[in-house]
Amino acid sequence: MDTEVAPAVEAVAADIAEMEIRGAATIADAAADALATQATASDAETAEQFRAEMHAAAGVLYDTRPTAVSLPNALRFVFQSMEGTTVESLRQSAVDAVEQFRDQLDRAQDDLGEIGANRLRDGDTVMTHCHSTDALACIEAALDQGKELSAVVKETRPRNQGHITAEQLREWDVPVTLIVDSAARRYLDEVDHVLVGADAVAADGSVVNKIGTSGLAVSARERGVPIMTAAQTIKLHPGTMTGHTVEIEMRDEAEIIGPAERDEIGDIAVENPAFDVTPPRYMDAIVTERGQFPPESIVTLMRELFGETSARPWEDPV
Ligand SMILES: O=P(O)(O)OC[C@H]1O[C@H](OP(=O)(O)O)[C@H](O)[C@@H]1O
Repeated sequence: MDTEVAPAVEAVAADIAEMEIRGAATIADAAADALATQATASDAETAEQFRAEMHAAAGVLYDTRPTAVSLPNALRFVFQSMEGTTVESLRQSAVDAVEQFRDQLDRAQDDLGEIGANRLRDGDTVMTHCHSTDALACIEAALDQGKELSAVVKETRPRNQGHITAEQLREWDVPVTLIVDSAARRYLDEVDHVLVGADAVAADGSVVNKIGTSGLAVSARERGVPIMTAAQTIKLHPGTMTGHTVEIEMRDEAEIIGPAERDEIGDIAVENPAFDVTPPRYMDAIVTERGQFPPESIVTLMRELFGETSARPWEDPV
């Protein structure tokens, strides 16, 4: 059977893999949109062929990056809503599902922002790690509430995504101090909150986020500074309810060390994990669009939202 994936879908997948498109929520949005593109572009003649093409497209998108669970959750949402026995009905239901998913994504981030903002007080200084649109939504909502904030922004090696956060905060007129990652503990005495995002949240309340988050959380706890994770419910990892673990993406060593430097140093091993796991006892709160949760109780929300699910929805029998 011809399982043609639209070139535009392949292009989105390549952009996700190369991190031209990055950030868990943005990846979910782009993946859902790519499924709509596939549905629209398909010239399948039978319902079976249409489904096969959609599944192939989902597989290409899924294989890009392993950690951000928002990606398979986005694919799952579309497949669970796709219904019909003709190509046209399947196509229409897929396109409608994508539109609904993207609307929900925007709304969830706004609602989450309002809730996270309530934890921030006028005059607070917030320390950030990496670039998270969910975390920034909390700051934006606090600013909209009329609170004045300042920020200490960790550069977040190796890709320096803290620079994106710094730029956004400057656009919002938030005074920013940029620091190297290893300076974080020194500056914790000057901050009122640590605010991070998440790529996945496990059933036990562990937070999987950009490498360096767990060390930051331990230091924050030691300094008595509250730390919260801003994570829409699409970051909740259903597979962890049935014992699966979250795969940590290992990225190219070239992000850390160039070929010339490497030659000079000689024969060494270089490892570049993109994410780490913060145990629930080091996190004060997980803020979702459904409210704020102590990490240990997030599983109740996961059961309510996911019930019985499989890890790879497009491989379900259709
Ligand atoms: O969904 P939002 O909150 O935007 O981002 C969530 C997380 O996604 C990013 O991963 P990467 O930069 O794609 O490796 C960061 O780890 C960030 O905290």
